[in-house]
Amino acid sequence: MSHGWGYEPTNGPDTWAADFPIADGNRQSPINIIPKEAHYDPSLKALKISYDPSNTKGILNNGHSFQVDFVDDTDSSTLTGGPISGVYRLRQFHFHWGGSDNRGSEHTLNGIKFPCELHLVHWNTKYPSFGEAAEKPDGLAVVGVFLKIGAANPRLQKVLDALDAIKNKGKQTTFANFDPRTLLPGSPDYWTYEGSLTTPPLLESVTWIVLKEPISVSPAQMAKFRSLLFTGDGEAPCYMVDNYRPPQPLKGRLVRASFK
Ligand SMILES: CCc1c(F)c(F)c(S(N)(=O)=O)c(F)c1F
Ligand SMILES: [Zn+2]
Repeated sequence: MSHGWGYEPTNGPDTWAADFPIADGNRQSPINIIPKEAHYDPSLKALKISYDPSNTKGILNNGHSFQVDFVDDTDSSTLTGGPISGVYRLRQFHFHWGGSDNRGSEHTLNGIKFPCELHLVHWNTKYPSFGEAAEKPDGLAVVGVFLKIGAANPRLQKVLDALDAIKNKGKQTTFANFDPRTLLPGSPDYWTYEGSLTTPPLLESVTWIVLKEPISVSPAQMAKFRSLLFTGDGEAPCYMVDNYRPPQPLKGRLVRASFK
């Protein structure tokens, strides 16, 4: 692929298998979650999330989304419990969103798309680095949170206020002392399944933990997401919207629920 993967008709999700054949693999993400077909597993533990805001490193427009990066050289921001064993360190969080409020999330619920989805990416400290972990079947754990249209979310606003400084691909700016826990809903209930990165290289290394309760986002806040550009400074501008992969075949996988 000459011009790199993206979300346009010429380089979007339907073209990724050419350069990343695992796109047609047996544990691809995202998926459509059908709550009635999920299996309640009483052995699933509560998620234990402990983040240190001082680990916040910065915010970057990576040309596909924007991400908030964290210092991950110690166990100060971690995910444990839930469906995972051991200690996973927070690496970054990012979002996927649509060009209008009827689409944007990667996971869907009974076929319903949300306008936006938050992903908090963690890696298994049994491996020496994020890069190594990303290549292992139990290497990553991503917590997914749906955003639904409602009242403005003041905690989200702190992140959105930084976007003016990273409008173009490759731009980054300082972003400090942010606690991603403030973006999580009140309910601890989740679905979990074995899947993959939802962007190339689509590695099948992710234990997905999708929270049942959405958080709110206002229409004005969604417009902020949509003000970013896929394109670099000096290129013909293309708004960063519809940066989501559609649901992939379940291929016999079990989706477990932490709640009845
Ligand atoms: C390679 C960095 C990276 C991503 F770019 C990404 F999109 C995701 S995702 N959407 O599956 O949460 C990751 F988990 C991840 F680690
Ligand atoms: Zn993602």
